[in-house]
Amino acid sequence: MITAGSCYVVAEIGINHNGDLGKALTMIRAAAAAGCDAVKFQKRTLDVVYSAEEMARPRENVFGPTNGDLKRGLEFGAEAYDEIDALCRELEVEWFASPWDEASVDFLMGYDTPYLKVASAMLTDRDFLAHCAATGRPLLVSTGMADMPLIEKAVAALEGAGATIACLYHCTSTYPCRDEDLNLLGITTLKARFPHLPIGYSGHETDYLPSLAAVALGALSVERHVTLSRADWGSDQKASLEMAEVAEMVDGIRRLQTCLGDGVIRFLDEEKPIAEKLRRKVTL
Ligand SMILES: C=C(OP(=O)(O)O)C(=O)O
Repeated sequence: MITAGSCYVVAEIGINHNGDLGKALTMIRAAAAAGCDAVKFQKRTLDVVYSAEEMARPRENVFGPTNGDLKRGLEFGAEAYDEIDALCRELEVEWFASPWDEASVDFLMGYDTPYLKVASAMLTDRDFLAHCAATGRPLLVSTGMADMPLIEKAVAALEGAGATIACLYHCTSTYPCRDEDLNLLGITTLKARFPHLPIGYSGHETDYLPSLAAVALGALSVERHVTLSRADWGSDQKASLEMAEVAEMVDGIRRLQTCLGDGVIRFLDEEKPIAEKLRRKVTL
């Protein structure tokens, strides 16, 4: 769960499993071993999300000659999600997904997951936002490809429809994202503008330093694309962290949170002998 105490780290497997359930299960195990709190997938109803023309477009790929072959090859159905659900329960790692259409929302509601994720791409679809809100499931909402007025409208639409926003993620939707486009101080801006909402960070850069900085700025959740190898084929692989890096990032986040403390200025018991040794006069 997303709380002030500990950063909720989400390993976004997304479509980096390349349609291979065995690979997805290996990725879940690796993400759990790395200390992630949750793994995440993406769910699409292909004939709703893509037009017939987009599906028929020639695009040579491992599954066949068209874009549709690729999209079908990457999509998991109920049998695969049943296995994902079972493994996550066994490993005690949470899982959820971003639905990209209403039917996928309904599909995901068949599983007892803690959240639905609203991807940046879905932020402008009022009916979709209302459909997510109507589920009653807490929502994690990303804000890539949006300026503040759009984010304000989306938050108002969601809250007006009764949604619980469990986290609002600062995000830049470029893959991989350049340092100069990250604008991490946007986290500070979102915290000030939406003081009632937990603010997080969904990143697409090639390393994890910006994710640590996001936590230092107060991000209560970090979502990062993960992969078994950045050299794998697929559009998101290059904007992903490999599993050893995920483990380093999680260790870094945990340590950083310990270092950040609670902000209360104290005179520690451990400092007292030092004060006795170093302070010449106590006349205040
Ligand atoms: C694309 C997604 O997320 P984001 O907008 O945070 O990158 C997603 O969750 O599917």
